[in-house]
Amino acid sequence: MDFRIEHLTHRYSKEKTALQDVNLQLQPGIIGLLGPNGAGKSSLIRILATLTRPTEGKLLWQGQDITRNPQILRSRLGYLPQDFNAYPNLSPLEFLDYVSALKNIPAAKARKRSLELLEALNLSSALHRPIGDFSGGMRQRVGIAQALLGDPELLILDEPTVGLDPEERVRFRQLLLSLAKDRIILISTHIVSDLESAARQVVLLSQGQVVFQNETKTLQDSMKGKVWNLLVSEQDLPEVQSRYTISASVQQEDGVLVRVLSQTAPSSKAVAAVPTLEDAYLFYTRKEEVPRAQLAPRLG
Ligand SMILES: Nc1ncnc2c1ncn2[C@@H]1O[C@H](COP(=O)(O)OP(=O)(O)OP(=O)(O)O)[C@@H](O)[C@H]1O
Repeated sequence: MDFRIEHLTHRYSKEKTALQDVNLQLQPGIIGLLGPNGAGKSSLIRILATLTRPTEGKLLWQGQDITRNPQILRSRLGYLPQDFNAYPNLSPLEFLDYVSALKNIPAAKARKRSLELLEALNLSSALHRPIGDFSGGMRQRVGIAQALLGDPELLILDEPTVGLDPEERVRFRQLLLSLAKDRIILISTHIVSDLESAARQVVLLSQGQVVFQNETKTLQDSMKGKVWNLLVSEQDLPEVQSRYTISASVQQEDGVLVRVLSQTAPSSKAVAAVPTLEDAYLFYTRKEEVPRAQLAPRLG
């Protein structure tokens, strides 16, 4: 199973280029798609889900160009859009029956799979209730279930954990991990920690371009020596915040312990920390840092 994206460019108008020469090679496993607002994630996802035709470039599914013939991929695709909305009058079981029919899944097989999926997504107690009465998290879980119908080889999920509580997130992650062995699962998310233990690979988009595509561990390792813990006084905090990208801060009795992302130690008092995926994400999409020479002497 192999999905290659070659020289993909997408323009909404002459002035608005959403994606610029994107090249990716996607293989089975969970791949996280990260990027700040407006980076081009949804545009990319809609193109990969064959809903939008790119301005330029090739999408090669098992070597075949799906920009010319999207049907090749559609029958193998499961897709959860960012704004998923099911018919409110239908129960989850009725809705999954309907999606199964659209996907040409034989009725007997479809019902069995729908029940399995609704069970895995903790919706067994609400099989016959109208989706219109569901909480946001429950609706999102119906969306995840419909994407998984038909055993897709390519699963594309746009912000799947929005609205899920922490317990539901853990369940969802386990479900994805159990499915990831023999399919490509592309997840776009703002919640970086959702990917930390699950995603094998990370694609980082910024301003329509791929800033990074590699193993999650490689991305994290690339941050070694760039994450620092520094205790600062309340008085110095605004200056540190204005000069550096801060990935976390904790109030302490003797000041504020900040987690600074910087190529070099922000101060002789800074202590190197173990990088997380969130640190890497913030570092590669950060604003430029102010040269150290310009720092106030008391921080040095
Ligand atoms: N239909 C459209 N017409 C014109 N410009 C668009 C359209 N859709 C998106 N854009 C622009 O293209 C760029 C990429 O948008 P896109 O929605 O793909 O980003 P994103 O990374 O998904 O952002 P978010 O996380 O906010 O959803 C943005 O500058 C956006 O304003």
